[in-house]
Amino acid sequence: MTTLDDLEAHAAQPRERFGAQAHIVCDNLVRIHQAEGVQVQALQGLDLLVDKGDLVALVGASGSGKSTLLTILAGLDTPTAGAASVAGCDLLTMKARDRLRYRREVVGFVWQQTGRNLFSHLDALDNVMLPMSYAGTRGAAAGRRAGELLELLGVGHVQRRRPGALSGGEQQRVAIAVALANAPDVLFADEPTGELDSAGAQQVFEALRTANQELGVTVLVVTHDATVAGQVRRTVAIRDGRTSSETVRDVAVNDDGSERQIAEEYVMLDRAGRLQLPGEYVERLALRDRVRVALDEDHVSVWPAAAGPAPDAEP
Ligand SMILES: Nc1ncnc2c1ncn2[C@@H]1O[C@H](COP(=O)(O)OP(=O)(O)OP(=O)(O)O)[C@@H](O)[C@H]1O
Repeated sequence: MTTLDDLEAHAAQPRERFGAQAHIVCDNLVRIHQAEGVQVQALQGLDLLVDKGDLVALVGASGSGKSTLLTILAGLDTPTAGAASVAGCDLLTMKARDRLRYRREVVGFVWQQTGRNLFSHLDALDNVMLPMSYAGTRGAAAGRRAGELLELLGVGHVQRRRPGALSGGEQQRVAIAVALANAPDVLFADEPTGELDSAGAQQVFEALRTANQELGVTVLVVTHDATVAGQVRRTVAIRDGRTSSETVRDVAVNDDGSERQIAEEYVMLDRAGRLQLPGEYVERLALRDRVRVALDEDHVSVWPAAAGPAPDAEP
């Protein structure tokens, strides 16, 4: 007979569909907001897997659900349904105490508004040391680590300046150091370059890349900035509360040994076989209502209803 212990042991096992490598897992995530008696489905069955050590950009129109997703992943909100885990922490079953530890030590967060990331009365070094003190690291060890982090992110020279005496880009790089203070597994950044000019944005993006490459932190960055999205290997697009498509960039080697950048487009296929075509494909071919599809040996073709090759004769 199945005992309660058996069930608990079963529930404690990592779910296979989450994938052994996946560091961020969203499985059919739903979030319904209630506002003045009206229900808004901000997330409508969102699936997302991010591998450990990856740097992924999340893009999508305003209102597509990006902030809702990040708020859930940051442990500040809970989904209405579905499953979500980050670095092995189950965000649905997490108790209040674990949630606090999760926010302090497992994840780091950088917000768009530079003023929300830093305390204005503390200098850069003290801002970075503050979260360390909550986690029990104080004194010389904390000062050394804070200094090293600022140095690594290219803002070592502003250690003793308060946020008011820093440029927007410097503030965001200090904010990244604050987010990395307790060596988190995952760094989330919500439009970190949104308020910056292009030079500042580039420096902040470089700092995110450094955190990813030098410290091995998994990074998920929400951005409207096409330059940022174009520089990461994987860009995931959200549409209407679901992940709709992905672009994976890689380097291919030509016959003459030279290298070229390649970008491959992917769309998400749900459990029922539904897929959402990228918006620009739909527009370009004026696809509407009903489209023609045909199964070839190794791919599926899609045409506007009135186009495509002559139909095969029925046998
Ligand atoms: N607290 C809330 N109460 C009611 N509706 C909400 C709430 N938060 C978000 N929404 C709604 O949920 C949907 C998704 O919002 P969300 O902020 O996640 O989108 P977003 O992609 O981050 O947009 P933006 O790029 O403008 O920040 C929107 O329709 C929004 O109006």
